[in-house]
Amino acid sequence: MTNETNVQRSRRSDSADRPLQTRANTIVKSEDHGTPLELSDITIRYGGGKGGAETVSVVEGFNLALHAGEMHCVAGRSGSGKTSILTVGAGLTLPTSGRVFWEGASLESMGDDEIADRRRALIGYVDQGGALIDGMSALENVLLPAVPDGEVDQRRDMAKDLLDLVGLGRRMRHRPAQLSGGERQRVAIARALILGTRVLVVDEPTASLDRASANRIISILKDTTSDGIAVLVASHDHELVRLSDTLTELI
Ligand SMILES: Nc1ncnc2c1ncn2[C@@H]1O[C@H](COP(=O)(O)OP(=O)(O)OP(=O)(O)O)[C@@H](O)[C@H]1O
Repeated sequence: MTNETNVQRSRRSDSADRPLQTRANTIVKSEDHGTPLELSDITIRYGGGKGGAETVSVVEGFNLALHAGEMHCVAGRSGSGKTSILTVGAGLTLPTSGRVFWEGASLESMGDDEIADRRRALIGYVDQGGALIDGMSALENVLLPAVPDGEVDQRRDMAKDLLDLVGLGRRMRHRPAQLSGGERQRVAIARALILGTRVLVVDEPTASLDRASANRIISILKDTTSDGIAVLVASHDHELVRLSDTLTELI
């Protein structure tokens, strides 16, 4: 990890003639667990289908090699494509072109089931707002991803540890409505880590939080990287931008 912030400026562009300046990022196509997530020459466009919607070019030629123990921030104004990049990296949507690698393996070569299985093992995703299930306690929300594999009991101690880690050890029985916005966001982060995540993808985790709550979230994300987890975060929070190890500014 380095204190230096590397800046890659990726351009939102409708033309292919604008050069990209990228930090030195070699696309490793072998098994490389030190680089759990790589995005290579990603283009994302929307529309242009049968509905007649005009094509919108959101991201052109985006590259990223996300290393274990590193926090990379994708910054940029609203609508610049931050969420689009996160969902592509998490394998939730497909790019228009380009390749996504998880631990060196290209998603192109995988079927939907394999992508879903690998995502569960590799990636924890916290969407904008970190939505929780209202009728469940904080602890039950954190354990939710363990339900499909019948691992709730095995993961219960880990869920409690994670809630401790995010400072909510005394709020485990609280329902989302009884928690503040920052606390709900912390529960969502704990939930994203419950399956032993190696890549944490977080969309605008500090939006609409006061400075103190936002700083607490940032420090949790930094602590996560010190456990060797790679964090990919979308944000225009200047503190998060400042404290990220590497940065992409979408313009
Ligand atoms: N499924 C979709 N179909 C059509 N257009 C889309 C779709 N998803 C996103 N867009 C458009 O792509 C652009 C980028 O959206 P995206 O959500 O990635 O931006 P963002 O930087 O995360 O924005 P914000 O900070 O407001 O969340 C926007 O103009 C949006 O309207």
